[in-house]
Amino acid sequence: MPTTPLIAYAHVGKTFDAGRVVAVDDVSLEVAEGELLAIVGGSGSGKTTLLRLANRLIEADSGTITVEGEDVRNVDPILLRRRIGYVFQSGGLFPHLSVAGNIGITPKLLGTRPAEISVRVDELLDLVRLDRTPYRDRLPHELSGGQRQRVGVARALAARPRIMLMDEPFGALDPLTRDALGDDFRELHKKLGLTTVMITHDMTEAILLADRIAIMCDGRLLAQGTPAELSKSDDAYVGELLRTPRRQAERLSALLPREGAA
Ligand SMILES: Nc1ncnc2c1ncn2[C@@H]1O[C@H](COP(=O)(O)OP(=O)(O)OP(=O)(O)O)[C@@H](O)[C@H]1O
Repeated sequence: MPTTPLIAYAHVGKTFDAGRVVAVDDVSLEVAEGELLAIVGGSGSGKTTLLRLANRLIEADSGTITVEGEDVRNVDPILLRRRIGYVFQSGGLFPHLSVAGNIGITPKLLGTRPAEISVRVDELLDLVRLDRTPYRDRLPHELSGGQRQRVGVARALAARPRIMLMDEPFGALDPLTRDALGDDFRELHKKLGLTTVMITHDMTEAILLADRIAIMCDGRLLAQGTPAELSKSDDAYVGELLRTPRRQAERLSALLPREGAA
């Protein structure tokens, strides 16, 4: 297991509304190179704030965040965001741009020649497993939710980032699409050697996809570890989060005979 932290939070804090809302409270967390870390926690627990502090969409009030060894305060936010892919919950696609236009927007802003952008768009469509011919020229509203998320992932990868931040990327999808996209992303993460931080509400998804899970509660990092490590935690909230996947796994294995079994 690689050990170099690619992202490191040290005693990070963030409040809103003149200090009345504590969104992130003294969080220290490291994400190793090549790791897929899931952040799990209830609504309002600080997950999105924590994620956005890493690419300076939100600025920390206290503590230090380093990305690839550099304090993010010393990096131009635009340059920082080019090094970090970001996938929004709803895809966040530009509605008036085609699939190719959306995926090629970052290379275009970087001054890449149109012919090169076109090749890169095709490469990225292949990578996220969307057929070029029917989808290249479609507008976002002509795609299914799953296809939109695939385009969102392709767009985030366009500048060849080493790091991906994903805010509930598969949250709004039906379970089968969600499962397929999750598996595909896990493969991409490995193939491209990415380091990924992914927010999810769903502990089952976190267990199935992530190497490690960080659990947020009221702005604080309550626990972190591999699914096996977390399952040994005696914290009541961690136990509660693990109860549903555990119960589902037991019920499913009792109800579904194994494939190939009589
Ligand atoms: N721009 C803002 N102004 C004021 N309060 C904010 C702002 N952004 C977030 N907050 C508050 O900070 C807290 C943490 O919000 P955050 O969006 O990080 O939580 P979350 O865990 O991602 O929630 P969800 O799962 O519902 O998206 C919440 O109480 C939220 O209302």
